Amino acid sequence: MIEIKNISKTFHQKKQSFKALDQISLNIEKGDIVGIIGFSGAGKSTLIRTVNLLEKPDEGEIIINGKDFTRLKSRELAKERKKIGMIFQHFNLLSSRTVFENIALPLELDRADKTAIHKKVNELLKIVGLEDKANDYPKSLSGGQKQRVAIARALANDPYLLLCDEATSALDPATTLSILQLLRDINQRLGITILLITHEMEVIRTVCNHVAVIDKGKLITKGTLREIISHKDHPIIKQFINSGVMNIPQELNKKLQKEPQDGLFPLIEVEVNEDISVEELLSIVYDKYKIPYKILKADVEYLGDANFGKLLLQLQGDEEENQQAIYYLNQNKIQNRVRGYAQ
Ligand SMILES: Nc1ncnc2c1ncn2[C@@H]1O[C@H](COP(=O)(O)OP(=O)(O)OP(=O)(O)O)[C@@H](O)[C@H]1O
Repeated sequence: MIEIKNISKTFHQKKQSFKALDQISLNIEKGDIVGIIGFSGAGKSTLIRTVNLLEKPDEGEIIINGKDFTRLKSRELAKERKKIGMIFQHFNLLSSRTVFENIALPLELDRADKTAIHKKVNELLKIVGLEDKANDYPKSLSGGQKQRVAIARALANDPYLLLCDEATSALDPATTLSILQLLRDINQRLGITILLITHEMEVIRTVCNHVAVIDKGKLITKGTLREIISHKDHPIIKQFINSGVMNIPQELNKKLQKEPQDGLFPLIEVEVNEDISVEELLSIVYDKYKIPYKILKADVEYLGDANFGKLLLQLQGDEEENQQAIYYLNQNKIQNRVRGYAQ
């Protein structure tokens, strides 16, 4: 339905030029929720902005429903663009307008009549759960509510595609989840295809059925999360999978010693993946080496029968047993790191 074909874009600034997109091709099917990930500066925003021609590519084609957007005359492009909604990290609401008036804006620009605007805005307020905020101004809303207004406004012209540029990056985890649920609901109920940029694994895991990874303006890979994870040797994918920093619980962190000492037990962070499951790891520790342990933290994703992520364990055997178990992990190339020692 959306074919991004060999798109390239170079920015020229003074005497310097920078190739932000380099021959990117990507197909997006109707009803997909596709997440684009990559390091900062990889070209994610530029790519998403080429889809509705906010950024005109130097070469390549953007074919949507059979039309090449790069060849449309400006009037026709403006008409087509109305059917593509867009939301941003910082919401971009008009502070002088109420929630109702912000949502009504695209309809007013389209010269819809008052009754139609009322009907549509009230429907949209219901979809995003803000019926009681219609007359409030953006400054009195929370970040999540502002993003709901922005989503409602983006839906005003009944788009078939919604572009989301870091739409949840300014929100706390609970609000992020509620916005993601709203996006999924919109996707399922209204059949809107969604293309989103994110830095967060959680966003991909919660809503996306496909992921595209870009680096230095090039598409590295595209597929389901499971397929992407199988390319885990690629530095971006590796970093992304392990993006959650394993914080040691505060109480324990205060007491943590760098060097081993009598009466202290090692805290080890162990990577689990398709080669070693959580269950196998715990069986090595407990059944093979008979070491009691505590799971201090687990950050594990299950994808089918494979698991990916990290466990933070405290081995509570005697010193020699603990060392043997760690030696076994190292010998068997099970990635681990001793983070310190504590009681
Ligand atoms: N209008 C512009 N003029 C000049 N350079 C630009 C312009 N827009 C983007 N760039 C450059 O193109 C590169 C890609 O930018 P882009 O915003 O697409 O990256 P990104 O992957 O979205 O990054 P981030 O995650 O930090 O938002 C960057 O090096 C950026 O500085």
